[in-house]
Amino acid sequence: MKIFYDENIPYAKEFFSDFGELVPFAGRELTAEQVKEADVLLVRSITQVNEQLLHLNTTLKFVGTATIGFDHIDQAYLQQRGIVFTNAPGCNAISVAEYVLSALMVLVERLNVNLITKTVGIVGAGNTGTRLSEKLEALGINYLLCDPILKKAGDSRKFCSLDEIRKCDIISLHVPITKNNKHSTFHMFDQLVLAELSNKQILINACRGEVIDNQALLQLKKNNKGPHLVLDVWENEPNILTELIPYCQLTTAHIAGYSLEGKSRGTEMLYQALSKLLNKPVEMQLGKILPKAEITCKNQLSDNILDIVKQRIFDVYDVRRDDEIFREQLNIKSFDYLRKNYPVRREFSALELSAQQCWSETLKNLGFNVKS
Ligand SMILES: NC(=O)c1ccc[n+]([C@@H]2O[C@H](COP(=O)([O-])OP(=O)(O)OC[C@H]3O[C@@H](n4cnc5c(N)ncnc54)[C@H](O)[C@@H]3O)[C@@H](O)[C@H]2O)c1
Ligand SMILES: O=C(O)[C@H](O)[C@H](O)COP(=O)(O)O
Repeated sequence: MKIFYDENIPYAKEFFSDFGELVPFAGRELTAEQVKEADVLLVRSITQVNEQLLHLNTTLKFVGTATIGFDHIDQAYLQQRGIVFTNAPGCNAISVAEYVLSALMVLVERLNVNLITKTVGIVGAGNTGTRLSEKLEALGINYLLCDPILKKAGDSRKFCSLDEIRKCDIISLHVPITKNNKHSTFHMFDQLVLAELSNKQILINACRGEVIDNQALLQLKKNNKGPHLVLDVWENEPNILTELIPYCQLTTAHIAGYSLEGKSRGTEMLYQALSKLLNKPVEMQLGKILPKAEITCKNQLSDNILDIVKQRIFDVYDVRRDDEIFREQLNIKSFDYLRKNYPVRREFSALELSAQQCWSETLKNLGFNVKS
């Protein structure tokens, strides 16, 4: 069996060697000729999987993307060919939620904001939106959820409209990119919507770049208007609108979901799905492969709970590191290079803390590994 896998899929060898011959490829460079003998194709979000790529192949049985997003997959075509498809729902939801939290902690300091008095509007209450809401709840920060699809499906949580979200102090986007349906998200934040946001609000996009009209955003910022921006994702990646970068408070190369755990969980989920398809026992576990984290805790300088939480969050993940790399290196290295060579980042759960202090419960609820 020939298993073609994107070279950016972590632990592919560990998980898939027993299934057959492994053939790595560069995500944006895979051709129909190369993939014509594949039995299994494992991708990330930068490979377009469609008839154009697969028309020479007659052997493919399984396509897996080690990501939640599947806008790069022509599912109808795969179905028509009888090829089993799976994505990796939730694999990186914690990673994105921790990215957002780290960004909020930076902006609290920089803009002198009292988070406890603010409301966060979460658009999309799926895996990531939910993880984020849980972390905000742990901190006692007010939030609103907008997800008309889940509301209609009978989700018992309280939902609000997008109009209400637009009035929130902080808006965080966690929807898939969709076009031509009732709940399309393409340019959900277009010129008209953006123009109504104030320069006191914060807009965070860590889902798909095309949810915000980037050109409209740039025009607004050039006129000294519009919200504070945290942008992890961009229209037209990897050829992004670099003029927007100086107008962002924090800006990164689509790495919100790139914790080691987040990326590797995607691999593990594909391994589980392929094992099921081939009736093989699930013997490998990510927990046994992941290295022990090396995280140094800085001394906490205050007894204020939010200050302590902020310090522990920065100990594990300070988004300013990625923001600096992006601003300094994007002129020299490509967008894809920065993603491919992303430094190791761990999730809060990788930091073991003792449960002696009164704020331990809060840290535990945020996802830190608190031992009693
Ligand atoms: N930056 C990154 O590294 C990164 C990482 C993970 C996911 N993502 C992106 O973020 C998206 C969300 O991730 P997720 O794991 O939460 O996915 P998910 O599928 O679990 O949740 C998405 C939610 O959005 C809702 N939704 C769809 N259209 C909507 C609309 N018009 N208004 C409000 N809600 C709507 C859906 O009902 C669903 O509940 C993914 O599709 C992916 O594109 C980016
Ligand atoms: O959809 C997802 O899961 C995320 O956007 C993910 O971080 C994409 O990463 P990539 O496949 O581009 O490496």
